[in-house]
Amino acid sequence: MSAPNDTPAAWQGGTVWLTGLPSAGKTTIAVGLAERLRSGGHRVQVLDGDEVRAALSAELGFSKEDRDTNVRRIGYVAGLLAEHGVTVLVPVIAPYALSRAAVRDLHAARGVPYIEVHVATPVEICADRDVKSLYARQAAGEISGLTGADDPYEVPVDPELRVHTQHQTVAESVRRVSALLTARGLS
Ligand SMILES: Nc1ncnc2c1ncn2[C@@H]1O[C@H](COP(=O)(O)OS(=O)(=O)O)[C@@H](OP(=O)(O)O)[C@H]1O
Ligand SMILES: Nc1ncnc2c1ncn2[C@@H]1O[C@H](COP(=O)(O)OP(=O)(O)O)[C@@H](O)[C@H]1O
Repeated sequence: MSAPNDTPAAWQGGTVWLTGLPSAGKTTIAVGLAERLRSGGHRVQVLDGDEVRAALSAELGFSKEDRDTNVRRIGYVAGLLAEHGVTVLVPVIAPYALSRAAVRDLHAARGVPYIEVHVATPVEICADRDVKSLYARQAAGEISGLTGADDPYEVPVDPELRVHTQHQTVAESVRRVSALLTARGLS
C-alpha cells in the first residue's frame, strides 16, 4: 500500500479498541472518527463486530469461550494492519478483561500502539437506545446471553479513555477520542 501523494509518507499506525455494551455508541464513534481520520490522509480500517464475525468467526456464538476467540482473532488482524501504518478502529464489545489484556499484550509485543476506549454508556441508556432491538428481545425472553442484560461485562479498570456518551453529542465523543489520538501521535 502506498500513501496518497499529498500526505506524509508513513503515518504511525495503531489500534483503537472501542469496548462497551450493545448500543453504547461504539460503531457510531468509530464511523465518525474514521471519516475524520481519512479526511486527514490516514489509512483507516474499521473492524466492525458484526461484519468481522460474519467473515472470520461465523462458527462462533456468544459463550465466554467463543467471545474470547472472537476478540483474540480480531486483535490479531488489527495488530497486523496497524503494524503497516493503518489506523484500526475496533468497535467490538470484548466483555472480558483477560481477552482485552491479551490483545493489548499482542500489540505491545509487536511494538504497535494500542488504545483502549471504554464507551461507558450506562445499560439503562443502552437499553433505551436499543439500536438492534436486542434488549427488547432479551426482555421478551426471545434471546438470552445479551451482554449487560443477562451476560457479564467486565468494566475496563484502566482504559486510556472513558467516553460518557449519555452526556455528549456524537461529534463531541468523536472529538474526545480524536484528541487522544493526537496526544499520542497517532493523528
Ligand atoms: N447475546 C449477544 N450479546 C452481545 N451481542 C450480541 C448478542 N447477540 C447478537 N449480538 C450482536 O453481535 C454484536 C456483538 O458482537 P461482538 O463481536 O462485538 O461481541 S464480542 O466481543 O464477541 O462479545 C453486537 O453488536 P453491537 O450492538 O454493535 O455491540 C450485537 O449486535
Ligand atoms: N455521544 C454519542 N456517541 C455515540 N453514539 C451516540 C451518542 N449519542 C447518541 N448516540 C446514539 O447511540 C446509538 C449507538 O448505536 P451504535 O453506535 O450502533 O452502538 P454500538 O455499536 O455500541 O452497539 C446511535 O443511535 C447513536 O446515534
